Amino acid sequence: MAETNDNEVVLQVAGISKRFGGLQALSDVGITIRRGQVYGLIGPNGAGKTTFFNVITGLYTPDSGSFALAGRPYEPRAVHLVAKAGIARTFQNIRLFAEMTALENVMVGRHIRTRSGLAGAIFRTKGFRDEEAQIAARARELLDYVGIARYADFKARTLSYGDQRRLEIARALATDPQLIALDEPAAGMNATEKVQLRELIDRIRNDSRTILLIEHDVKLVMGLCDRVTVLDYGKQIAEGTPAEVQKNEKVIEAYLGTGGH
Ligand SMILES: Nc1ncnc2c1ncn2[C@@H]1O[C@H](COP(=O)(O)OP(=O)(O)OP(=O)(O)O)[C@@H](O)[C@H]1O
Repeated sequence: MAETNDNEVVLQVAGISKRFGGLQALSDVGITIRRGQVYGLIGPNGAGKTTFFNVITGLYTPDSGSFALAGRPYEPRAVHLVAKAGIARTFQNIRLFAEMTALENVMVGRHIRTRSGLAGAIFRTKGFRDEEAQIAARARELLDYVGIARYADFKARTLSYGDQRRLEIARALATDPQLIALDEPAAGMNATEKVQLRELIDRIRNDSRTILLIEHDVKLVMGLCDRVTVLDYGKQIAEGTPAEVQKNEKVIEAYLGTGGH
């Protein structure tokens, strides 16, 4: 485990370009995220936010770009490799195992860090059983941490929308990631749920975690993020603190030009 240092770079990506047929979805985009930061990615519809996110998390292969996580180069060639490297993500459209309990959903996240493997699971060795008990205990702690411990034994699909998003975050935390990438975590939330989400993200940051966030709710981004990148038509038109970015002419124009969000 790398030493915790406020200035330590967790994620560094540079020169990312991605073309879909005739459309240049990303042109030479790069970001640097330091430990303990909440880093926001914003931009009007179609700006390339999801594409950028998908490239970083191994869902899309970029045409060019370099990637380093906690100082080590990583190749985002597949989602499971990115998860192993230490990036956990949530999805815009929640992707939980609907028929599994909340606890089981978090345990699945934890399994990428376990050692007994398939043989242990089939033969139910003592090592496997001990490990399962530890995983369950850790999963319960995480459910408590995100505020939904009381639903541990409920099927995921029976949880409210806001609680399902919390569950996704607990599952992401279960992998002990270097970076947690949240894809529009406030989407579909009501005002109360947004306030609670903000408190949760703040709490995660205060525990020295590092977060990358795509979010349409500009108010939430500006109130929460340490730094922000603004994309427009696949180009990075601004990077800086929320206060800097809000004053940037290109940003104002991009948002006003499309009617904003
Ligand atoms: N798989 C794909 N194939 C072809 N074009 C794509 C694909 N994914 C995205 N695009 C295009 O790339 C551009 C950027 O889309 P992207 O979804 O990354 O933007 P976004 O900023 O996330 O938008 P939104 O805010 O609407 O989610 C858009 O013009 C989109 O139509």
